[in-house]
Amino acid sequence: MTAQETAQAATQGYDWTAFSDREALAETLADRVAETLSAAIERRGAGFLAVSGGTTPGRFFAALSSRPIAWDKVTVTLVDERFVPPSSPRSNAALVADTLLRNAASAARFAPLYHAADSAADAAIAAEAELATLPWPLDAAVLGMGTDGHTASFFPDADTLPDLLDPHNARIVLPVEAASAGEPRLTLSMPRLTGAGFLALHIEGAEKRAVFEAAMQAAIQGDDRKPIRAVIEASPRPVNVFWAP
Ligand SMILES: O=C(O)[C@H](O)[C@@H](O)[C@H](O)[C@H](O)COP(=O)(O)O
Repeated sequence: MTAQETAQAATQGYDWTAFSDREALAETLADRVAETLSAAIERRGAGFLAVSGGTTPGRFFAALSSRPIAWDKVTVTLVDERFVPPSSPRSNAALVADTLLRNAASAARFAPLYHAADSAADAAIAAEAELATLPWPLDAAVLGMGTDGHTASFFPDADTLPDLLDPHNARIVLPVEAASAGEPRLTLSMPRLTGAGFLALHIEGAEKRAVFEAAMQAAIQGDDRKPIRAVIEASPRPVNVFWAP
């Protein structure tokens, strides 16, 4: 068995799909998310999606924005957010407004994580008040991953990493302070993410593939695991990994 197959056999926590190019990945992931949201709307009258920021999702957002689903019954929120206002070039809310919530998807409701407050901790509490009213569980959540193995805002050097990786954390939104994060962050908690009906990890390039494989093959346990591995191991169903060169 190749190293890759052994890793999957060992964790059984993820399904790996490699695409020939990034456009093919974006179109397939957009189809899967759209189908998942439509099925949720059919089943319970609402669709609930969480997406990540960063530089990877652009093609996926563009493809998803045009999918002809009942977007007026969909709520979109963020997997994580920088503690900055929407006017900031670092804002994930601004990225989503500009690249996902247009075309057909402009009819969706957006629930932000950022709220003006004295601290990320206060903003997390304010965000929870709004998010608590949303139609949990998530029907779909799309994660990214950094080359340090972080996902969402679960940064390896976060002050509160054990809390962030806690699969039973009762919070919905958590503040994150991590030197490597650039600024304080707001993130959905582990159980809110792993509770998603369709949980995907969208990564691109050889370096991120190597980081993912190393994280999944490392013979370590506990909080020394890369955060992406902690998510895979906390998920009650296999995480759908979408990768393109
Ligand atoms: O706020 C963010 O930056 C994201 O939510 C974060 O978790 C992202 O998914 C990774 O950092 C990968 O970022 P890239 O796609 O830019 O590599």
